[in-house]
Amino acid sequence: MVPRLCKVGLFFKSRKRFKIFRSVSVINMSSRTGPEDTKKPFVDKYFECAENGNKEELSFLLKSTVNVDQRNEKGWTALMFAARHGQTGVIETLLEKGCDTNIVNKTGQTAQDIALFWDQNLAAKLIEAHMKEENPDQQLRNFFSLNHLDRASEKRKDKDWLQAKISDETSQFLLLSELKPFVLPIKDKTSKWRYRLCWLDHNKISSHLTSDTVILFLGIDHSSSQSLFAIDVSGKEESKFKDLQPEGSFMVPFPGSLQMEPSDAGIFAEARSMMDWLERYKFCATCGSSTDITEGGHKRVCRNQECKSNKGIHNTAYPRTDPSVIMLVISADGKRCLLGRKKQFPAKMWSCLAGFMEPGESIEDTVRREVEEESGVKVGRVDYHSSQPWPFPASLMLGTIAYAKTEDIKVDEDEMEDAQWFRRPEIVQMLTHQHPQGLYIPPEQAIAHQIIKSWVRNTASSNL
Ligand SMILES: NC(=O)C1=CN([C@@H]2O[C@H](COP(=O)(O)OP(=O)(O)OC[C@H]3O[C@@H](n4cnc5c(N)ncnc54)[C@H](O)[C@@H]3O)[C@@H](O)[C@H]2O)C=CC1
Ligand SMILES: [Mg+2]
Ligand SMILES: [Mg+2]
Ligand SMILES: [Mg+2]
Ligand SMILES: [Zn+2]
Repeated sequence: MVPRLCKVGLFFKSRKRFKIFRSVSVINMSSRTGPEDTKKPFVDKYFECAENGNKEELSFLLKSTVNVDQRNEKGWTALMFAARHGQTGVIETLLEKGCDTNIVNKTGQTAQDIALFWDQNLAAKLIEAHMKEENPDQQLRNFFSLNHLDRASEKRKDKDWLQAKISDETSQFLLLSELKPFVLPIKDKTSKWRYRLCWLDHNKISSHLTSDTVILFLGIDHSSSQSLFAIDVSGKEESKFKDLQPEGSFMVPFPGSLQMEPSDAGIFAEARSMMDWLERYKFCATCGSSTDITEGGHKRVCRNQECKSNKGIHNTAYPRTDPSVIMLVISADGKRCLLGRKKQFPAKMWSCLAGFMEPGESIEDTVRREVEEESGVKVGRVDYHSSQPWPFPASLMLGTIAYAKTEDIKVDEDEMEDAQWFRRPEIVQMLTHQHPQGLYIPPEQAIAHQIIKSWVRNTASSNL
């Protein structure tokens, strides 16, 4: 969507920003000495290079001091400055360096919005082409859903194939101990992610395999043609696995997995939810007998031949996913949105309302029921936004935007600490960590963040 902002207004804002920014940086250099302040002249220079098209100096700054997605106090990134001024060479460099094209500034615009608004069509096309290359379907893919593996479900029933792949020297294994994945630190300081999954080949793990080790087939990585498995090593001394990979460690999944390289986080989501199901659903839900794991870990079969679960299709034999809705409720005047605080939330964090679906309920009705239960607000229309697997233990978040018909709030005190309407400018402060009281919303890895950001972005032109 192209924001319909007043161009002159934005232009003056932008010029003013530069004047203020530069004069502040001079004061900073002489009067303060914190690490951020010593970096500031370089950051200023970085933005200046983006604006002026100075690719060489910008590349040098990126190598030595500056983070590619560095923002200024108005939330602008170098990509935004380059987009504003149509600096296509700089845009190419920044895209090559892996800059994030989805960042919004404090008025809710992405770099592409800015390029379109200023008629920098070549710049807009470049950014769009890059976004299409990264995401050909042009669909928001939330964190934990970027699992690139082919799950190859047709192979799961082929016991010989699975057995051959388990002992194949090219196959790779992920260890999970008490649902904690074995990970390696990411050493590249310019990466915004801290961990990646540690894959081990059959030779390394074979001595840890016993007849009752749970082995889960995750899928095939088509780029390497490798088959990937997860194995449960719970109950074994975790420090022993250091011998296999001295830099490896078992990571506490929450919040650690939010810092995992996104594609690995998607594989982890599959592995964790599945392993949790395999561990917790050992007995048949229909007759209570023991079950056997089949189909590479994707099914449990009751040992009791007479059991109803062995006749026809029974969902008790398959892994669970609990659909939940999560919604940003917009006020009838379109100017505010409703956020809540669950009792367990960290101080000052506010988020979308959310709740589990009940059997026989539509997504829309679940949204209406949960919003009314938790806040007393009545909702009319509900639009789908995007979804997110949430592997704690196995939720599927169905993200929506919901339109309120009433305003009065009555908080469900059993579940919620508070629920309040927030105006857009305050939401922008919370989104960009600039709120005067330090209020904030969940990080970008949570679908709640993405839904809130969409609303801020889609209302960038409406002067709310
Ligand atoms: N990814 C994200 O941005 C966010 C994800 N969430 C997740 O959404 C899910 C649902 O949100 P809540 O507000 O907790 O739901 P909720 O509003 O339905 O309340 C939770 C209560 O519902 C009951 N319940 C009903 N079905 C359940 C099931 N299948 N599993 C567990 N409890 C069930 C339990 O009594 C539980 O205490 C949770 O898994 C939560 O972790 C919540 C907020 C943000
Ligand atoms: Mg809830
Ligand atoms: Mg609820
Ligand atoms: Mg509920
Ligand atoms: Zn049974």
